[in-house]
Amino acid sequence: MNDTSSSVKATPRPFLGSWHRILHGLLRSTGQYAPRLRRSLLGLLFAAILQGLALACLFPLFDALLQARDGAATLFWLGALSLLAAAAAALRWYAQGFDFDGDMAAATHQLRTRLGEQLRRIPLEELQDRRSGDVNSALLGNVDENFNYVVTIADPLLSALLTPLVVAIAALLVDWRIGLSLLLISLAVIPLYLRQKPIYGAGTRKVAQANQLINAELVEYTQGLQVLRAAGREGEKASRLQDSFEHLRQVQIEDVKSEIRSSMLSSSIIELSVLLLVGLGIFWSLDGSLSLASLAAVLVIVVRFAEPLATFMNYSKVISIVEAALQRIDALLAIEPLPQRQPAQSPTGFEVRFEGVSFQYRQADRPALHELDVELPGNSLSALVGPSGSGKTTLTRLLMRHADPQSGTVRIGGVDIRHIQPEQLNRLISVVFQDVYLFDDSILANIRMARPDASDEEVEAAARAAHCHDFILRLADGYQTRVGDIGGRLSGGERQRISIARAILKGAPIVILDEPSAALDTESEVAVQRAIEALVRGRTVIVIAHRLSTIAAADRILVIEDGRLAEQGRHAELLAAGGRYQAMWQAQQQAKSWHLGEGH
Ligand SMILES: Nc1ncnc2c1ncn2[C@@H]1O[C@H](COP(=O)(O)OP(=O)(O)OP(=O)(O)O)[C@@H](O)[C@H]1O
Repeated sequence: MNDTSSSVKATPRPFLGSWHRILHGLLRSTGQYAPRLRRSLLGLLFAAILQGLALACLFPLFDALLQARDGAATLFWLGALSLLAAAAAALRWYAQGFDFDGDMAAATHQLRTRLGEQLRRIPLEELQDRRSGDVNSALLGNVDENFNYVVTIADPLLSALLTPLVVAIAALLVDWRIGLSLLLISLAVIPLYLRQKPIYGAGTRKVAQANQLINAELVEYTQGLQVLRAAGREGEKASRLQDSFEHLRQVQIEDVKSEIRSSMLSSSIIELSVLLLVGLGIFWSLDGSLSLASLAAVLVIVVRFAEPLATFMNYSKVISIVEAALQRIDALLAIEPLPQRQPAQSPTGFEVRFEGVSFQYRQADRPALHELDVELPGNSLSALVGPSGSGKTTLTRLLMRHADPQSGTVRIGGVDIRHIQPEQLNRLISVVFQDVYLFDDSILANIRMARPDASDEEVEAAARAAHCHDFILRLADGYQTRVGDIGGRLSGGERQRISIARAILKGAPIVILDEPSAALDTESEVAVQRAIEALVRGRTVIVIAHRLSTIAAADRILVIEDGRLAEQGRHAELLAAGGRYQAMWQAQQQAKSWHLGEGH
């Protein structure tokens, strides 16, 4: 299931089947708290039944009071009614304990933790296929939606469904006509609910789509604002954004209209049936076939009936939200991690080999890598170069095992990486990304995240090696400076060096370095270059190189083109060969000289 939003479709399903699935989904996702939730829901179920029995006591109570004028019987039925009502209230208190006692919060926390673990286990390619919004809402929003609403909505739902049913059955004993009418009214909610559910589902889906569109437009607009302003063209994009706002407004109006129409219709049908029953009751009472006492009981009961039945309809919207949330969570939990081959093996050497590796992304129409054979010797720097889209990033992703190739083998130190345990593979490889993400924490913590047990001294040593120490000391609070306070003021080169410090601290024997494609200023460039030299010593380093000047010193240069290895060798050898590399080199030198020329 790639498009999780499609799973939100509220296709009409049998009434009990759909509820049964929601209940199972909930119990599954509450894990060890499931028994408590089950007891809470059972408590609510019995509370609704007891409430119905309490109401049914009105028939004999009114009979004893108005018809027989029997004080002892009146007292007896009053006592019975009170006891039943009190027991129902006590059960409700018990059920709400799921919220009050912190079980709900604990269950939410536990599920979130499970989802977090799952995020770490599932192949990263799966995550990239999913929009991050879906993952976020499964992880944050939906978890709360599940549990916050469960006990809160189960109470009125069960009361609306069961209480009338119990009263109706009891009424059958008093007067079959009244009993049957009550039974029909209480069962009428089921077809009304089934009719309304898809309407709510469709509306919710349309609003969600319109919101998603706005989010995407907003991101694009704010990111491009600088360029647009410079070109004096911010108005054009703004009008597109305005159009999306307008679209959302229309969709929301339609959604509300169709919902209100549908829920008004349902509640009107219920209210009218209740009025009809009152009319019939009065009629039967006038012709002498129904006692006044029973009529009085019916009048009190239907007042208690009508409202919960009508509001039941409004809860069908919440039910579809909970159902969609459960489906998203289930879909995320159902993703299998990549299979671990047995026996587990640990490499001793750190050279990397791709043997006949072919790989195609699931959504692509052609392979990203074709039977690639590549060897990256240990303790050396290999540079991957090639046009955009040639497969350089894909190659490094396969090495990190974000996905498995369809054919061929990736080996580290001769060991097929499918035999290496995920935690160990993670320890073997450091990645220095082009866009360095810094967390809103101190600089110290940002470097230490590579190895949480590292001492302050070790962090500082790594920072020194990565040529970060001096600029960190110039910050107001040195290593304790919070990134959030200075985020925008760190240059690209400084961020890159922090990322290199992380990699040095982690000490993994293999390093993947995605070189920044944007040019740094000369001073920064030199500092980053020195930091890289410190990182490279004694490791297997793979650089995705965008600017050839930085890789002239590489031990091996691999020219990747269209998912194949086009050329390989040292800089001088490749230049002499006069092939693709030489052409790329010349093009870049030319661009550089134009650039310099502009400066004059
Ligand atoms: N998640 C994905 N789903 C489908 N196709 C993808 C995905 N990621 C990359 N591709 C495709 O795979 C091919 C190789 O992409 P890759 O990112 O490995 O190239 P690259 O050489 O690293 O490019 P660049 O230098 O621009 O980063 C491209 O055709 C790209 O469009």
